[in-house]
Amino acid sequence: MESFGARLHRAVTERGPLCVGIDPHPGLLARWGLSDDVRGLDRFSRTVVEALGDRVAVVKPQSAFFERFGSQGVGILESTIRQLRDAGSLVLLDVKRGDIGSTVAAYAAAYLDPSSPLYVDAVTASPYLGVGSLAPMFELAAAHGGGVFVLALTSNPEGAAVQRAVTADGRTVAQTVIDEISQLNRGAEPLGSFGLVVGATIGDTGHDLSGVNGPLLAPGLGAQGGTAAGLRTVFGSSLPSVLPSYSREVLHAGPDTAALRAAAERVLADCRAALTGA
Ligand SMILES: O=C(O)c1cc(=O)[nH]c(=O)n1[C@@H]1O[C@H](COP(=O)(O)O)[C@@H](O)[C@H]1O
Repeated sequence: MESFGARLHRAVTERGPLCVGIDPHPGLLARWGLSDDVRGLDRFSRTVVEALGDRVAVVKPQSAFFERFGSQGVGILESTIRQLRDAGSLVLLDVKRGDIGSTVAAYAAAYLDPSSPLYVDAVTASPYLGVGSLAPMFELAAAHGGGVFVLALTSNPEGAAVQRAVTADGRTVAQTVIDEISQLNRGAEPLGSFGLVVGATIGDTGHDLSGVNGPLLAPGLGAQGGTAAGLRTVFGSSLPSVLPSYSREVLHAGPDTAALRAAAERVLADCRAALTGA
């Protein structure tokens, strides 16, 4: 199968550099006039798919908001993934998994094996049991054209204490993660399949992203205070690899599908301008 990096590159070329999250917060369900139960969750997700599935490059369901409703919520997550795939957007499941390697193999089977009910194009992963412990995910992703986005510099203020801690060789923890993912993407054309998560809120941290050769997911835009114009400060010369990600900023426009589309178009225009310097 074609690599995730190649598929992502094409999706972004055709649809523009934008990822929209499906984060059905209880407050958003209420704002949309929906009940805080599986019916509301199903309506919310279907509405986002109907509005954006055929036009946004990447859609990122946040697993936590589905898991909240137990097996029925996970069932809705499964059908949301299928609907998104049918609509033509790439599905990045936000699960931030990480564990010892033998358990990571099971997470990989859950999300990156094409025979799994929760099979998606890519997942988010946490490297804090060691980047090497994620190897089973990298291997299954590579075998089936999947992708993995590994947390490097997260958008929340608490992340810095861990991620910017300095290791024995003088690099920060985040830089060691960046460097290990860069190795995995070496030589990949037109883009590697292994991404990093770098929050749009963090400002200039002095980390070197120049060798990553993979996608840089930038959450934290909108609701958390990050702006498209501020992406240049965070990413510098790596801007062309950035995949900006918005959840609440776009979702607040619902439940009207035309309004959701308009909100996505607005943030996409902001991001295009920021990424190209236009
Ligand atoms: O991996 C992520 O997507 C992620 C990483 C990070 O550093 N910060 C972050 O906010 N996220 C996720 O991105 C989404 C942000 O949502 P909004 O703040 O509503 O745009 C949530 O689903 C977060 O879990």
